[in-house]
Amino acid sequence: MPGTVTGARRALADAVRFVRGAGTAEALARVPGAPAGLARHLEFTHAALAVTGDDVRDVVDALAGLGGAVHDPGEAHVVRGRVEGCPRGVEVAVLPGPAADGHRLVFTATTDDDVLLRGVHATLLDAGLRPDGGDHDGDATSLRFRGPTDVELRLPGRRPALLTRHTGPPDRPQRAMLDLMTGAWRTRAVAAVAELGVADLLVDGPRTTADLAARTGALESRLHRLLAFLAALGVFHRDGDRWSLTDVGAMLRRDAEGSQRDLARIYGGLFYHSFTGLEHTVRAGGSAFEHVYGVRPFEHFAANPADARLFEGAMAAGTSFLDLVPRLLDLPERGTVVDVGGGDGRLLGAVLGAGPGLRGIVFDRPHVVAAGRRVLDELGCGDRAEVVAGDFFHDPVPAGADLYLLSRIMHDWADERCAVILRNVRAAMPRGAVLALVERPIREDRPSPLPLAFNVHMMVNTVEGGERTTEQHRDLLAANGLTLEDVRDLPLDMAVLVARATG
Ligand SMILES: C[S@@+](CC[C@H](N)C(=O)[O-])C[C@H]1O[C@@H](n2cnc3c(N)ncnc32)[C@H](O)[C@@H]1O
Repeated sequence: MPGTVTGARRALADAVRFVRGAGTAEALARVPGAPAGLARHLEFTHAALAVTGDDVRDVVDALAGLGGAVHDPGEAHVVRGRVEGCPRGVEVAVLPGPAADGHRLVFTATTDDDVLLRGVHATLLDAGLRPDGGDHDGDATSLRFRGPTDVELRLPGRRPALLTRHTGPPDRPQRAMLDLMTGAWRTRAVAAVAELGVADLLVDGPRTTADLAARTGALESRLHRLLAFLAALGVFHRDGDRWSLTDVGAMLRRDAEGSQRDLARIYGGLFYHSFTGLEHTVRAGGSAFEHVYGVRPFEHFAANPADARLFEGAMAAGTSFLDLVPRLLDLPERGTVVDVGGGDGRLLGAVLGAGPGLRGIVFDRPHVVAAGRRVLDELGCGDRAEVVAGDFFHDPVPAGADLYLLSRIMHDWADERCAVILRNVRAAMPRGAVLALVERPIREDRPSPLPLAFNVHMMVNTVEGGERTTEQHRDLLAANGLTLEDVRDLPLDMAVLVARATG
């Protein structure tokens, strides 16, 4: 095909070959998760693909060369052809710009029953396919889906309701973009009610705006606007002029289990402003925090005790999941656990609590070990725990333990620095010992914006930190004598990555 991109001829040949060999059942089998029973309502009619080119005649010739009989080169840029010796065909759109790779499978509904068609549509979504546009095509409706195999559903008749359900309302892109652009307003609104302490005032039940305004020293009409916005976002229940907490809003209570009040204040305050340096760090590197405030985060905290306390409170909000880690570790009945960079000892305390025959060591920098000692004593396992002051870049890590933990350490450092830590830990590990990383990996098998958001957060608020994909963790471990054996899920997209010393 002169004028077409390399690979277009191959894509066309692949589509023709597939169409020749596959009936409806085989085509459905190519859509992971789609039940075979869909064949009762669908017929695989053709494969559709797009190629880059200037002239449909090139495609007509190519199709003829592959044994296809063109039956409708009618439109300026679409060629429809039947594949010789089979009832199915191919449809080729010839586009001036870049074309998508591969072809999509087109299924035509064999029913026009609206209820059944809604069911077919819902079943394809349940199978994990994502809506990818659709339109009315003459007296038919076409719904496109993206997935491991791209699919198109052709339905008889014009079906505006199903089309809207599939593509969203007509203003969907503008609405979605507006939502993205005003995200900062939500961050600030949540931070403002956290600063005002509204959630604490609602612990004993609903209150009116006037009451809340009087107790927080706010202006009634303005507080009302703020609460109404947050009620629409699910933070408060509204009953006329009375407000109460939802389960989401309750997380802003000072005394809530895992309270997120300080997190709301720091994300809407100190780290809200550091995010104004995002474009700078993307263009020039370095930490956006340092660009905005003129000092690195930990220097800032050292010089500003109030912010340091806020940061500690915010970090505590993110530690409730640590209590769940022990049940994901195959704890031996007896032995020793070393938590490297173990901070205040909370994770080690949880592990020792779950393993009464175990002893443990927190290894962290000298200024942290006092807090570790105190917390381990408070957790009632101080007699089985030691705290050892040291630097995981320079000092030997306590050797000979059965289990090593590195919780939320890797994401603070660049690969080269992580390699130093891992080699140091590896050198301390006897044969058969296990290393468990606690991180928020970016999972390609389970897309979620949270690890990606934290990856950006780390870029803004640390000097060289960032989240890694599971593969990047695997490679980093492998390069330093450790084999990643398992990834075990924790809430909020955190995970325990279990590795063993290689060799
Ligand atoms: C993000 S905190 C994680 C604390 C704890 N592992 C957890 O998950 O809650 C990072 C920890 O690494 C420790 N750390 C930083 N640099 C260190 C170093 N050079 N040697 C030992 N520990 C270090 C810090 O003191 C801090 O406790």
